[in-house]
Amino acid sequence: MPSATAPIAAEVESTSHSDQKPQIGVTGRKIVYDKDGKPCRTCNTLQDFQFVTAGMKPKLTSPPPSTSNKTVSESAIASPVDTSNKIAGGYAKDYPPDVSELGRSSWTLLHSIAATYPENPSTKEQQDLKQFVKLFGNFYPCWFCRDDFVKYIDKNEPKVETQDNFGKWLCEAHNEVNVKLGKPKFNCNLWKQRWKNGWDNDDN
Ligand SMILES: Cc1cc2nc3c(=O)[nH]c(=O)nc-3n(C[C@H](O)[C@H](O)[C@H](O)COP(=O)(O)OP(=O)(O)OC[C@H]3O[C@@H](n4cnc5c(N)ncnc54)[C@H](O)[C@@H]3O)c2cc1C
Repeated sequence: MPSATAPIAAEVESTSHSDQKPQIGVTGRKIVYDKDGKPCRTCNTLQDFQFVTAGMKPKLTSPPPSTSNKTVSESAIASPVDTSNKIAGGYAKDYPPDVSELGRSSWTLLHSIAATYPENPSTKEQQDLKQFVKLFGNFYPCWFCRDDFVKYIDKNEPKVETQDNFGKWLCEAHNEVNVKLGKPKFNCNLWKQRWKNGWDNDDN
């Protein structure tokens, strides 16, 4: 049984996948492929992406037999499999973002921009913000999210006359996606508590 989010991805017409490729992931969501037929990293959850790519390109879990006579230090240098979780500089081996991480980070950026946008912006600031939102939409990395967001902006011009106008417009745009994903709507009268003032502030 597909999860609540599955119908969203199921609406996507994938034009170039073959019948052999998995269509449903381990989360119950439909697997989204890029136009070139490869699984889309930023359109799927990490679990689904790993599920579908593991089937296409098995991961090596131990060094190949040809390295087995090498000393430990030789293997450490030559092995194609790096089992450590760190890279140089101590950074964790984090993965590129999946659809959820990308979404959370993007909404955080957008709502934070609303929270710091001037209460009474100049004409230039209004034009810049409108252009930013449009360009943001055009370059959003998940292509099927992008298609819907661009359509939404076309139909619902960003409201940029005041900070509160923009905060509420953005909240409604976010709610459009929430509804698409089967999530409850956020109360847009509370956008400043969530993204600007916090919940225990007299400014609310
Ligand atoms: C432009 C855009 C389009 C997207 N389209 C898709 C899509 O088509 N399919 C898909 O699967 N995912 C899409 N996403 C990702 C999706 O919206 C979520 O970010 C993702 O599912 C992770 O959800 P989450 O439950 O962590 O919370 P998120 O929806 O990321 O929200 C983060 C936090 O924002 C607050 N919040 C929630 N709703 C609102 C609101 N309306 N106004 C203000 N604050 C709010 C809540 O505190 C919530 O915890 C899109 C993201 C963006 C930025």
